[in-house]
Amino acid sequence: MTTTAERLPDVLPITPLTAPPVATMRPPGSKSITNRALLCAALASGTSTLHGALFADDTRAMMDAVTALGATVVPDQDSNTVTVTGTDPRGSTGAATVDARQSGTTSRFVLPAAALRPGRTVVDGTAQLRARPFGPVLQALRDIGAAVEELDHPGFLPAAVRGPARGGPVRVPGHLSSQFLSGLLMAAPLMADGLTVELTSPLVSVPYVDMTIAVMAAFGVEVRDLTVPPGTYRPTEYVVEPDASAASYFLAAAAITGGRVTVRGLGSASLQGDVGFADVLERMGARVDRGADELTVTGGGPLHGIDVDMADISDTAQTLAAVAVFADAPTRVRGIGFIRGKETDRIGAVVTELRRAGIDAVEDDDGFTIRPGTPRPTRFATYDDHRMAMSLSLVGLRVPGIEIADPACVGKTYPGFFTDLSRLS
Ligand SMILES: O=C(O)C1=C[C@@H](OP(=O)(O)O)[C@@H](O)[C@H](O)C1
Ligand SMILES: C=C(OP(=O)(O)O)C(=O)O
Repeated sequence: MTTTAERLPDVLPITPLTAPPVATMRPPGSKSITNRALLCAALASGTSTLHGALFADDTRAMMDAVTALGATVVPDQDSNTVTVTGTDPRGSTGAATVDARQSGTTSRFVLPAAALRPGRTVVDGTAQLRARPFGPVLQALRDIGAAVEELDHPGFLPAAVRGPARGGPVRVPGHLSSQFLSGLLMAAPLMADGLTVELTSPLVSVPYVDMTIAVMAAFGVEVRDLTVPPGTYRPTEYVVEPDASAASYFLAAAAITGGRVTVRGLGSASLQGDVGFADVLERMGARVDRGADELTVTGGGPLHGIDVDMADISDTAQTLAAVAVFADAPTRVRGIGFIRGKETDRIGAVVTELRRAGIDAVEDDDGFTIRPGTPRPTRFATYDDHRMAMSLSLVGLRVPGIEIADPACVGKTYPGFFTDLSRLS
């Protein structure tokens, strides 16, 4: 039986490991791939099946969103399978409402797809999502012919869009989030003029755009030089990889406890940039073995502090912050100023919490520096950010007296996280 996040207490004590773990695990399906495949399937004419899909709050949000746009979604959580029968949004004239909940991917991906519809679509989410930036995608949709209403504050949700967005050339900044670009690309084949995107600032989270292009290709649409000609998505049987960001916690656990963890299903051909977190651990001194379909991290020797740019793999920056506590020299993370606009200000939050535990942690504009130390017993606040909860729980594998407040926030992407973590002992 899977323990769901809903059954977690308000505060969860973490039990330190009594021996280095030796474990093999397979994390749940990739959130990012699941949400791309759901959208491409929803825009295809015919029925697609997604195998190994993630069932979590963010992917439920996307399933509900594409349903609101006219697709038929049949989820089967027991088999991690979702069947999606797509529909052509260009014929859809009724009013629709999308609640993207806390999900950046759902909201940023669905807005351009909704702008294909002649009907009006209102997109909204939680207060947390309303605080995140949307200006670039709203402006881009306006520029390619959609009517856009910002219903509260300019540049933020809630927003209403009405199409059809005709496409053509469009300029989008890349420095805040790659999700604006990914969302525009996925809707692009259904635009009358196709789409050519010009980035007006350096792109962060680059591997996620490669992932978008790969998932679109699996559904029969080619992207070249950020140009997408008019075309159609083909329904597909799609196998979703396990989530590499979720894997980072278990690989990190091996590194900081001197154990060995093998993650199955993440091989050298992974579409996810976050498999690169293993390279970061390797630079720190952990041993990494890479197979065609698995990744193993072995700890044991000293972990060294490093200076690393994480702009491509920023969802693992908090994981690294927890690892850095146990290194033999300071760790500096750069290139991630944009993560102040995620579920919370992740730079400020992780620094505040490590300082609460007595660790010398300092933030700067584009990252943070963590000096190794001995954390004291601490109840960590988690800021309704799943990655704060998952990352800080790693400290508790080594240190007694660590508690995680509001552990259920992991339900955003990994409802069974604490059950899987407990399997390390
Ligand atoms: O496209 C995606 O699936 C994602 C892109 C990244 O966001 P940004 O592009 O906003 O950095 C990442 O943090 C997020 O968890 C998932
Ligand atoms: C930033 C994240 O998610 P999103 O932007 O999809 O809400 C995340 O999962 O860490």
